[in-house]
Amino acid sequence: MSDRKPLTLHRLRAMHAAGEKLAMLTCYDAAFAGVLDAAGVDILLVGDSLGMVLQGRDSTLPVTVPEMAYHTACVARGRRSAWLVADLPFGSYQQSTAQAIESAVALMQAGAQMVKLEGGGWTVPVVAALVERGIPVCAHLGLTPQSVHALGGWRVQGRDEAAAAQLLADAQALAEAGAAMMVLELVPSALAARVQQAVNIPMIGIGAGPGTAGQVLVLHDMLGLNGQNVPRFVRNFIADVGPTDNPVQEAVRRYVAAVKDGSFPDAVLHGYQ
Ligand SMILES: Nc1nc(=O)c2c([nH]1)NC[C@@H]1CN(c3ccc(C(=O)N[C@@H](CCC(=O)O)C(=O)O)cc3)CN21
Ligand SMILES: CC(C)C(=O)C(=O)O
Ligand SMILES: [Mg+2]
Repeated sequence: MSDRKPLTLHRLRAMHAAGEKLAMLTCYDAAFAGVLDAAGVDILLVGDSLGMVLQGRDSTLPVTVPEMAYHTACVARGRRSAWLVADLPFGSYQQSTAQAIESAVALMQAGAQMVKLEGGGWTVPVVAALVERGIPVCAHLGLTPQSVHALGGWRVQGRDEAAAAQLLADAQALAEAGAAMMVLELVPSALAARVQQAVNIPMIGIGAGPGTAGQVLVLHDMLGLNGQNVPRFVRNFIADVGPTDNPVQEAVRRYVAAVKDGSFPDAVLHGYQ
C-alpha cells in the first residue's frame, strides 16, 4: 500500500461516486501516520480529540491552534498518500470570518489539506469564505463536541423530527456553501442514511450507522487504549489480532477492510435508533 498514489479531493470524490467506502482514523503523530498510511487508511484526521486522548482533558475546548498546528506538522511528516484533515479548535473560528481564515491558514501551512469545523447555520458563510479562498472544508454535524456544555453531554443528536429536519437542512446548506466532506457524529442510523442520500458529498459517520459514505473512529479507541467509558459505536480491532510483527498495522488494516466491505459498523451493535 505504501506505493499507492496520493489521495486528492478529486480521487476521493471519484471513490465516493464509484461507491467505495472511505476509511478515516484520527492520527496525532508521525509514527502512527506512517503505520496508518501503510495500512491503507484513506483519510487521517488530526482531531481536537487529542485534547482528551493525548492531554487527558475532559473536553476538547482547551485545545489551541498552535497545538493543532504542531500535531498536524508531525502527521504531515509521517504520511505518504492519505488525505490530511485538521480540526479547527474551539474559539479559532467563532469570532469572525477573518479569524477563521487566519486559523485555517495556520493549519494549512502546517501541512493540512483540508480543515474541519463544527456546526451548521452560522458556519455556512464561514465555510463559503474558506472554500472561496482555496481551503477545502469538512463540515461536522450531529454531536459537535465543542458544544458539549450547550448540548448537555455526549448525547445522540437529531432524535426528534424537528432536530432531524434541522440537521438535514444544515447539511444541504453546508454542501451548497462548498463543504466537500462532512462528519456526522452520534446521530440515529436512519437519519444519517437519509442525509447521505439527500446530499451528494461523502458523509463520514461516527456512531451514525452504516449508511454513510465513510467511517471515522478515534485511533486509540479502536486500538483498545481508552479503558473507561468506551462509546458503544467503537469496535476494538486489535483484540483478535494474533501474534504478528506489527499488530497495530494489522488492526488498522482490518478496520480499513471492514469499512470497505461494510462489515463495520453493524447497524445494531454500533448504531443508535
Ligand atoms: N476517545 C474519544 N473517542 C471519541 O469518540 C470522542 C472523544 N474521545 N472525544 C470527543 C468526542 C466525545 N465523544 C463521545 C463520548 C461519549 C459518548 C457516549 O458515551 N455515548 C453514549 C450514548 C449516549 C446516548 O445514548 O445519548 C454511548 O453509550 O455510546 C459518545 C461520544 C466522541 N468523541
Ligand atoms: C471524532 C472526530 C470526528 C473528531 O472530530 C475528533 O477526533 O476530534
Ligand atoms: Mg474534533
